Amino acid sequence: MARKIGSRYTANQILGRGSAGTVWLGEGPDGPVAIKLLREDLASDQELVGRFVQERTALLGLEHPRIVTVRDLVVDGNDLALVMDLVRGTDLRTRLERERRLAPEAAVAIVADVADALAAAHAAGVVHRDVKPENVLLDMQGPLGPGGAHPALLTDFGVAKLIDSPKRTRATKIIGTPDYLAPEIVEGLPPRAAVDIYALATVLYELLAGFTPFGGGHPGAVLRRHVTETVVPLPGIPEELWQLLVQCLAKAPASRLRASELAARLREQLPTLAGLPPLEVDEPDPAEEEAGEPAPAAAPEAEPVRRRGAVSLVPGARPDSNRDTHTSMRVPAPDELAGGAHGTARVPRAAGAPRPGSARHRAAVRRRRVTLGVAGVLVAAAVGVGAWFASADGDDQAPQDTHSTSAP
Ligand SMILES: Nc1ncnc2c1ncn2[C@@H]1O[C@H](COP(=O)(O)OP(=O)(O)OP(=O)(O)O)[C@@H](O)[C@H]1O
Repeated sequence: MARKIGSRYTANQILGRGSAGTVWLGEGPDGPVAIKLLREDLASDQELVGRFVQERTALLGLEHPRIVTVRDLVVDGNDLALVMDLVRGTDLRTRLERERRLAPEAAVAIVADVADALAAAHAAGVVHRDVKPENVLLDMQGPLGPGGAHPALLTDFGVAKLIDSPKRTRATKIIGTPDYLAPEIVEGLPPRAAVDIYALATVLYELLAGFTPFGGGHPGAVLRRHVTETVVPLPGIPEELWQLLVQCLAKAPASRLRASELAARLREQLPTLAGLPPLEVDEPDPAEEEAGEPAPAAAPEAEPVRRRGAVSLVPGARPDSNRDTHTSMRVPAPDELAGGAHGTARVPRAAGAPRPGSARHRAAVRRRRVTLGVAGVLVAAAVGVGAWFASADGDDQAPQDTHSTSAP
């Protein structure tokens, strides 16, 4: 059902819903537009409305071919809306869900586009703070680029900042999507441009692997992994691309590349990635993630464990959103973070390799024991030494140990 938004726009049809509101296909004086109508509780928050008006210039001023331009801000009665360019296509989350993993060339081409968008925003002093596949739109009407990728545009600029008002989040709470949060945010530092680079590198990893490097399990555990664990290599990833990912997922913000450098380095690699199929990586077993998870410090007892979610890390920290892609939580204390160095990150396995703990894995371990045992008996018989027992035991533990990724 059509409805008027302010005096100039009509919202005709819902395109999708997010945590901050609903996006409509609409019509304005200059043609079709996308209208993001903020949730009622946000629209009735006077402080937020004030910030909305205050940020008007910054939001409207961001123009770049890889940024979804905000054309207008409407404050009208109970309505608070952002009027944006309409992108005819889909969002990257939808594409990823459809394909599970993208070929490296397409993944890198898309991420290079987003890096261009970030370079322009950072040059204008704007940090996005919520880079994730949901906020990357693929323009299906644009020309096909490397790997058959449509042009990618970054959207939702400034929205995280608008909603993250002091009243809503207080100084000690975190707003964002846990899988993509840079370690310095978890540690309570103010978000600077490097947080977007970390989030974008997480997106690149996810496009290649089909899952994020530190996600899985309770949001509190996810936050802890960002701070304490190092990323585990993806089987079969070209070395140069891996090095780039590692650099942009560095714990220290200063070690990460700047957006313009990242875009250039990604594009340099495109020719060598041409024609490569998606990596053969198996999704880690969710049961395994939950099983290996240390109980999050001070987690509320009745809180359900969800893969991504608006779950508070501590009692009393209520989520600001009713959709499950954001988390509002208290900044964990240093001792809570220190408890996380248990190596609980999801470990990529080459496709077909058995999951640790699975029947296939246990059978493989038994086979190896038998083989080692037989070999050991032969060695012991030959040289009269029984030390092989120790090495056989050590080998048994190798699958877990080689993957535990604790870091200071
Ligand atoms: N400018 C646009 N043109 C076309 N479709 C859009 C546009 N902006 C958003 N959409 C669509 O509307 C849907 C909802 O977008 P929205 O930004 O509200 O949510 P989100 O990014 O998925 O979640 P969140 O608000 O939690 O970050 C998306 O699935 C997207 O495909």
